[in-house]
Amino acid sequence: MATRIGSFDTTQMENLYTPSKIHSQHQQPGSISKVRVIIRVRPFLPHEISSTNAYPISCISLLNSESETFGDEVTVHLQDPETSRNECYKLDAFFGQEDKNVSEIFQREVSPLIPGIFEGYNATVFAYGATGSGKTYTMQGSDELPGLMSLSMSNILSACERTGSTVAISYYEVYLDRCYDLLELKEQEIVVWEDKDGHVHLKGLAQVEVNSMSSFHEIFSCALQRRKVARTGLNDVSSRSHGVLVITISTPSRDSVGNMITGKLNLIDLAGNEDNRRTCNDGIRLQESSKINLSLFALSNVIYALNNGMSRIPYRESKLTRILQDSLGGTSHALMVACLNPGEYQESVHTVSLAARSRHISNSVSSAQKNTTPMVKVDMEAKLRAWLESKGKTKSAQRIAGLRSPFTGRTPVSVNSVTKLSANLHSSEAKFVSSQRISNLKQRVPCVDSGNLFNNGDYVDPSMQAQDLAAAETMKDKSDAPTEGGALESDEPVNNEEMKIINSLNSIQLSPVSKRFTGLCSPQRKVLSPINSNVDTTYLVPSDPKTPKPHFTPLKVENKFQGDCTPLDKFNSQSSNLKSSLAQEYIEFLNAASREELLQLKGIGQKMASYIIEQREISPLKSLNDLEKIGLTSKQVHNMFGRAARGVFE
Ligand SMILES: Nc1ncnc2c1ncn2[C@@H]1O[C@H](COP(=O)(O)OP(=O)(O)OP(=O)(O)O)[C@@H](O)[C@H]1O
Repeated sequence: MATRIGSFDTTQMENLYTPSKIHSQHQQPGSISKVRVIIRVRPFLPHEISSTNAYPISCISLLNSESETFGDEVTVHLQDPETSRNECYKLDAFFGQEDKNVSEIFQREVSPLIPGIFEGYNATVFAYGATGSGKTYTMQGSDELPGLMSLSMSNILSACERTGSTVAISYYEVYLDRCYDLLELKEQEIVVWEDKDGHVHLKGLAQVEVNSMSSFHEIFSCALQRRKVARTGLNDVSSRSHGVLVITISTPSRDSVGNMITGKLNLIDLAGNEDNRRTCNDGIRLQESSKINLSLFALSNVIYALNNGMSRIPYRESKLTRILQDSLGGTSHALMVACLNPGEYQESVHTVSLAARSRHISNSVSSAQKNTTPMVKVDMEAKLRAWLESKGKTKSAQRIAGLRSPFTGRTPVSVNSVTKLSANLHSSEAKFVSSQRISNLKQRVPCVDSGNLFNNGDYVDPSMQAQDLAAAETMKDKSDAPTEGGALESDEPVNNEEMKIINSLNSIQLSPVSKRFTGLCSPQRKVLSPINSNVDTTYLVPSDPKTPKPHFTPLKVENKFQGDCTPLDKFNSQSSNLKSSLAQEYIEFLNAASREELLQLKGIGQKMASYIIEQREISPLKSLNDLEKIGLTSKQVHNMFGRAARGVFE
């Protein structure tokens, strides 16, 4: 791995920007694009030459070199000089060790991808190979010879001058199967998540705008210092992580609305697989190595599954495969640069055989021009206000504005900030849950007496709890401050639809944990508890006085159905309360349960369980509607919940 990127003048690149006719297959909208796989053999290094008596012989050669015309496939021949074992593989192009720099690879293979990025397509270029095979040299380059990252950046900046586009970069590494931002130091790892369209996102990853090569060098060199490298038995400066540079180009579209077209180029310097009998790694180096090897094994499993038309592609086995998801069997153009050390037969066979299999993978490339809105948190408060206002219910809308978070005195807060707080509470809860999960899983009683559902003993109607809390909140507001538009007035009856939304707002404001703080525990919780009660709730009451607690006392209000109402009214009301309470319990369960527990619930299969786990890592589910955000139709949500609810009575 080279330690610094080369300094490279943008003007040198002008004549490289040649939208190529050669790879026209790369640029067809909505078309199938095979992963293109090229071989790059590095030269022997001085110490490799000096360690043998005669000049070492490369184990790699090109068979049909004379007949090679660009665009045709090539046949690569590998021969073990010691045993004479040999193998042949067909690939897309070959760059031999006499090529001292990577500019030819850039010109012929990478630059044709770039015009597509300006049109909203994504592309990924990744260097794959064993440790010491020249991946970092190829991607990152050196002072003297810029790598594909600098060359791409330079080319893109030149093109931006013509198109009026803007460029931003992100740079991160996957170290020990965790993602870390290299542009902005953060305490936490970057969370990888997938939206309902299957697009992978990295939450909170910094993006820095770049407008010249000098600013790129400044930013990138600084970030490179943070990337984990170390000396191993096989490479003096070996990458201990997979490094990913993302160049995002935003181009004004030609439509009248002024939309932007966004395309991304991912340039990935993978860590190399390592034979630890030869690296003599131990301690942390060994740990890094085993994670690197595991992630590359996961990569080979994904490639195997794609090649064999398997229904389940194991992208989730590692962070690396999740990041590459869109490039292998997804919607991105992809170029794999398989790097080889000419003196290593066995590892070259390993690299080339995987490379050869990768080129059968088809991506269905599509432009991101269509408005791809990333999953945004729904501001329920604003939604409700808008809905009420559209119905002419201004006072109710004002009332909603008056419903404030229990965590924040009088200052109105957005639902998002409350959600954040609740997410934090959830994450501490989740940590606890996972530590308790394994031991408690074994003790769990799998079924419950449905009679418990109607146990009137110490029944506290959960929907009434919500109303209690809203009332308590209002009382507090009233006592705290004069009514100022946002305060609750009670001259307009709240209808069922409004109440449902108010309840859902309350369910957002009160996370499961915060409810536990208040000591409220419904019988429904008990009913479902054999499934999710792997946590002794007493443990969850924080002893730390600094832990935020809601500063209100739940009030008991009179049940409005206790007056003149028919038994049918009562039954209907209780049923609807029961339904909303069960839905809330169900959501809480989805947020806290382990995969095994999720699978025990009717209507949840492997795929759904994975979706739910992914989603709640980003933001805990707050209502059944949130399930629609992960790609379920409302009918599916209805059926899933319906099955679970029926399961309670079976
Ligand atoms: N074309 C080349 N010309 C001269 N030296 C090269 C060339 N390609 C690679 N090297 C040298 O080979 C050595 C190993 O290269 P590099 O660090 O890029 O390997 P790597 O595949 O990234 O290894 P790792 O996976 O361990 O990080 C470095 O010293 C590098 O400078």
